[in-house]
Amino acid sequence: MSHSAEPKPMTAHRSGALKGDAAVPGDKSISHRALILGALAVGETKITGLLEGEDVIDTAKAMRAFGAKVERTGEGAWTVNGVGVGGFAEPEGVIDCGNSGTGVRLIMGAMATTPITATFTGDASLSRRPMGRVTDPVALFGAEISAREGGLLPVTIKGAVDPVPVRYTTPVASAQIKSAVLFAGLNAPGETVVIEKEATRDHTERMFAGFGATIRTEVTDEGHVITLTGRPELKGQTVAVPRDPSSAAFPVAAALIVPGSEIRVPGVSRNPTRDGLYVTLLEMGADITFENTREEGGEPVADLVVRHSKLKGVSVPAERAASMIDEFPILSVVACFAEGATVMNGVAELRVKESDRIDAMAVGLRANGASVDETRDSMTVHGTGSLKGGACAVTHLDHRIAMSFLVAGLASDQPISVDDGAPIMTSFPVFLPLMSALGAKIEG
Ligand SMILES: O=C(O)C1=C[C@@H](OP(=O)(O)O)[C@@H](O)[C@H](O)C1
Ligand SMILES: C=C(OP(=O)(O)O)C(=O)O
Repeated sequence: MSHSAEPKPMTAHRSGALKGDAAVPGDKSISHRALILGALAVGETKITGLLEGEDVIDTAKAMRAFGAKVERTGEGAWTVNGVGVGGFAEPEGVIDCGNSGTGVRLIMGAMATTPITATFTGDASLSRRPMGRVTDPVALFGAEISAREGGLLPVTIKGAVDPVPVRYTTPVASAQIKSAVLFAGLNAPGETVVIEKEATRDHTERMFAGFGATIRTEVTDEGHVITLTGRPELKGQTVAVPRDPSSAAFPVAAALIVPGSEIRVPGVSRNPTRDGLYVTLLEMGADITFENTREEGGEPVADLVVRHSKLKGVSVPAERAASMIDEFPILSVVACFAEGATVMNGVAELRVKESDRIDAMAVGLRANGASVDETRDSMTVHGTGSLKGGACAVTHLDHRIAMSFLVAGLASDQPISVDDGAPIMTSFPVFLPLMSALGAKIEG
């Protein structure tokens, strides 16, 4: 949806101590999966805490186009009446997934083993991102694919008439690839196996089990081996979506770098496959306490209390990258306010997100006075404990780049602007009011 929005310049100014509660919205990964699984289940799925960002709304629309009944009943409260595994109807129009890699890749998987044809498109950012990583494995099930040169959107998938199960090793650490294969495997008879060398976020596995599928993960010499039994009858469920740790990262980072701050971030998912930023911040010396740790909606959650901290640079190991893949832009901002070098290893995947995030952060941080080195798969920020600011960062239709530079501007000497904050609506629609309520000076 953000592809049609007008650019929205925004500016962040040095702010006084941030105080209060930051109740961030529901987890984006879990919200997409709840809608798609609800659409593939028999009966009613009731979702609370759904992220009402543009990415997830586009997935809700897509599920309607495939025949599910999807209704909003209140703030974050949605019901889905599904069509059952294999029951997707052929959509009449093109499926526009807007800015969302997760949406388009998971839905392509979910329809690829049903004998219908669908065409997928997206905004200028999504249209530059690689889709072959998902269309290659779904073709193994028997689907026929056509794509623009280079495996780019628009992609048309003619779903397999007689799908066969697949055994697939993911070539890069990606929960979207793993999940696309597992969604396709739902309507293939027999066992579909996905092998990943490094673990990635496991929301798909948890939620498949919660909806009644038989799925197991074993750790072997090959890595994480996930085995799904095809053609389950999925039953509608009640899903309480926990708050998104990737969104929480922005107020958390702001509190760490703005002197005198102390904030509380309630009910954030602490799923270990999503926890890498928090592990890293603690190593840097961050004053974060995790209170009231409990289980909600099948996910571990905690209330975070975060205070302004004196930080030091650290080296983030490549093995941790998948568990914080969306948090490197904001970590690179925090790293400017730490003393010494922060080295981020094994982060080549950042180059194929909504933007080339290594390049976008390096260029914008340098313009604002930071010293940043990059290689193909690493980024190093030489922190000095402060940032000059004063420049405008180009966000390239990337919500996380926009929010990262606005947080940087709250603690830099001079204000920091972004050319376009409109993409923030894809994942964190209440970013501006939430940050303002804490005392952040952001205009736009
Ligand atoms: O599965 C998911 O919900 C996601 C997986 C990650 O992408 P990759 O699978 O491309 O690493 C992440 O960047 C994205 O924001 C959400
Ligand atoms: C990479 C992201 O999302 P997606 O791949 O779903 O567009 C993100 O939210 O940072």
